[in-house]
Amino acid sequence: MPSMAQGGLNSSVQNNKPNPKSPTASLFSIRQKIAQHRKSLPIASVEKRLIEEVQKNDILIIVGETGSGKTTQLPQFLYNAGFCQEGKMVGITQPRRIAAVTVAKRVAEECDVELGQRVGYSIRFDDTTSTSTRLKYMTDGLLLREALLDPHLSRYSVIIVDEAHERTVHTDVLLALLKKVQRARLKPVGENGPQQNSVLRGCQGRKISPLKLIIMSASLDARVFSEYFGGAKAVHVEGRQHPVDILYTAHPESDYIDAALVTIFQIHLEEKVGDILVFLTGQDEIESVERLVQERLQHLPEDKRKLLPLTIFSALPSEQQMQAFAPAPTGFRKVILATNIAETSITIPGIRYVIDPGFVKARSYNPSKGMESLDVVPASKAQTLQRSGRAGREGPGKCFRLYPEREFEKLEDSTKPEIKRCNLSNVILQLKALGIDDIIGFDFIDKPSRGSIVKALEELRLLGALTDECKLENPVGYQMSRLPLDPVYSRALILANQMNCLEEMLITVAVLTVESIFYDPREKREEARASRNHFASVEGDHLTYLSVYRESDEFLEKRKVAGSENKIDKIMKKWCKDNFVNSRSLKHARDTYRQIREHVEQMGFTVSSCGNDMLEFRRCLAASFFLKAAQRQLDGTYRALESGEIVHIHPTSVLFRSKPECVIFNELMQTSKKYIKNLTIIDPLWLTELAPHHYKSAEPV
Ligand SMILES: Nc1ncnc2c1ncn2[C@@H]1O[C@H](COP(=O)(O)OP(=O)(O)OP(=O)(O)O)[C@@H](O)[C@H]1O
Repeated sequence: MPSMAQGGLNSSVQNNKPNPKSPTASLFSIRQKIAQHRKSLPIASVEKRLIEEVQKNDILIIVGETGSGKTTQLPQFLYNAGFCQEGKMVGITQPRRIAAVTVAKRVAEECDVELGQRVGYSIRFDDTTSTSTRLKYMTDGLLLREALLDPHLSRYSVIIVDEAHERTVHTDVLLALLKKVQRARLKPVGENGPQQNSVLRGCQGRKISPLKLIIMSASLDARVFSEYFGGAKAVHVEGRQHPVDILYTAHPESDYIDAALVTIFQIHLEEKVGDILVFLTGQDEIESVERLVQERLQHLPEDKRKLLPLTIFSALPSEQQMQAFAPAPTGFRKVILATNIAETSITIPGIRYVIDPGFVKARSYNPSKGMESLDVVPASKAQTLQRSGRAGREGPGKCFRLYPEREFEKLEDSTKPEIKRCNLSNVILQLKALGIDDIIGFDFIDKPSRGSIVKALEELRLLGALTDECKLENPVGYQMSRLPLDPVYSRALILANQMNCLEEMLITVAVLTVESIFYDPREKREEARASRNHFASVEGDHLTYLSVYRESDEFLEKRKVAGSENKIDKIMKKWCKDNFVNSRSLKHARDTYRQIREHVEQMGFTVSSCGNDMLEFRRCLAASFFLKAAQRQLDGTYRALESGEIVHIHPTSVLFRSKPECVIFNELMQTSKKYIKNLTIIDPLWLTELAPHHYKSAEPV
C-alpha cells in the first residue's frame, strides 16, 4: 500500500490580526487556534495528494491513525477542491449516531458556519441539514433509508464510509448498495475512462454524475475492501497527532470491574490533570460503576472528591450523552463511563486517560432456534486500538489495558461482521424495498449464512410483509419498510391500528426499545420488588409497562408540571427513584414514543386507545408476536412453539411465579439458561384464530 509521508502544509492562516482590544479579538484567537490545530494534523500535509487520488480513483480506501484527521478534514478538503459544486454534497457515514452528531458540530465550528448550513448531520429522528448543506454527516442506516427515496443517491458527488472496520450490518449492506449505485452512475466504459461525461437522470430528473466512494478507518484490513471493490487503490496516511502510552497489568485481573475502579482512583489521585474514559460493556455495568465511584468518593478527604462520573450508552437520550462532552466544572476531573459507542470517531474534549478492561457485549443469533444471546466477550485488536485512540487527541495520553500484554496478542484482529451474527429480517426488508430481490445472490462483502437469510425471509412472509414468492408487493410490507423499527414491531403497530389499540402498542414498543424500565439495586432488591408489585399486572409484563408509563404520565398531569424540560426532569427523577423505575430508561422510552407516534401519524394512522379493554390489547399482542409463543410443560418449563426449545421464564418477569399455561414473549436469550423475557398471558386458541396461516390446526400444543 503506498503511504503518504508528512510533507508540506497546505492550509493557510490569515495574517492581518485585529487589534487585541477589539471585541472580535477573542473570536479571532479561537479561529486562529482552530486553523493552527488543523494545520498540525498529519492529514493536512497530504491534502493535495489525497485530492489527486480521489480525482484519479472512483473508489479509494484510506487507512490512517486514529486522530490523524480523516473524519473532520477530508470532507473539508473535498469541499475546497470543488466536489460540492452545483449543489452536490459529500456524505460521510458513521456507524454511530453520537459520532455523526459530534463530528458535524466540530466541523461546523472549524468551518466557522452555523450547524445545519454548510455542515450538518442527519440521524434517525433528528435532521439538522438544510438546502445549503454540502457536508452531511449521518449514520450508515440513514443513508440506506435515503436510498429508498433516491436510488441513485443523486445529490452526492462523494460518499465516505467511515469506520468501515466496525462492519456493522448497515455498513456492509451500504457498501454493497454503493457498489451498485456507483455502477449505475457510470457511463459504459469508453476510451476516456469511466468517469468522463457520464450523465444520468436522478429520481427528480436531475443530472447525475459519477459517484466517488471512499472507505476509511484507522484499523482496516484494506485488502478485504480492495478485493471486494475489484482491486481498489488503498493509501495510508502516516503520522499520529499525539503519542499514547499503552500500559498493561502484570497479571490477569479476576474482577475487571474492581480493577477498573482501582485504576480510576489511582489516576485520579496520582496522575496529572486530564479526564478519564472507561470502556464498560453495558448500561447495568455502567450504572453500577457510577454508584461505586460515588460511594468510594465519600471515603476520600473533602478536597480529593472532585471527580465527576458521567455516562455514555446507547439507551441514554442524546442530550444526556452530550453532557459528557461539556468541560468539567473548574477543579473537577471527569470520569466518563461508556460502552463501545464511544470507541470510534469521537473526540471527547479533556480525555487524557483511557481505561480498557478489554471486554465488549456482543450479540449473536442462532437462526434455527430464533435465539439471540448477548455475551460479554473479549474485544478485538481493532477495537482496543480504537479505544486507546480516544486518548491523545488533544495532547499525549495514556491507555491502561487491564490485562497482560500476552493476552493482547491472543485477541482476534477484528470483530466478526455483524451481518454474520444477527437476525436479518430488518435488513432484508430494506433490501427488498430498494428493489433487490435476489437476496441469496446479493453481492455482500461477507455473505450471511443461507440459513439466516432463509429464516428471515420466512419470518417476513409470516408477518405479512412478503408474498409467498418472497416479493415485496403488498401495502403492509411497504408500510413496514417505512417504519424505522424491527419488522415485528412495525407489524404490531399496523395491527394495533386496525384493532384500535395503537396508543397502547406505541407505549409498549417504546418501552421494549429500552434496556430495562425498572431500577433494581442489589442492596434494595426486596424493596424494589414490592414497589414493582404496585405496577404489576397479573396478565404480564407488557401491561405492567403500560401501567408504569401511564402512572408517570398521570403523575406529571396531576402536578400540572409546566415549564422547562429541566424542571420536568427533576420531578420525574424523584418519582422514578421512589418507584424504583430507571429514570433514564423512562425518559428514553418517552422520547421514542413521541418519535414513533410522529411516524405513524405521518403514515395516516389515527392514534386511538382501547381504554380499559385489555383483552383486546392482549389479543393484539398475540396477533403481533405469534411467532414467539410458549406453552407450559408438565414439569413447569416452557416449550417455545416455533423452535421447540425448552425455555424458562426470566426471574424479572411478573409472571415468574404464576407460571401461566400459554404466553407470548419478545425475547429469547441464552444466559445461564434459555430465558424468555417480556411476556403476556394469552389464550392458546387465539393463536389459531389470529394467526391461522401459521397455526393451522386448532391445537398449537
Ligand atoms: N469535538 C472536538 N473537539 C476538539 N477537538 C476535536 C474534536 N473533534 C476532533 N478534534 C480534533 O481533531 C483531531 C482529528 O479528529 P478526526 O476525528 O478527524 O480524526 P480521525 O483520523 O478521523 O480519527 P478516528 O480514526 O479516531 O476517527 C482529533 O485528534 C482532535 O484533536
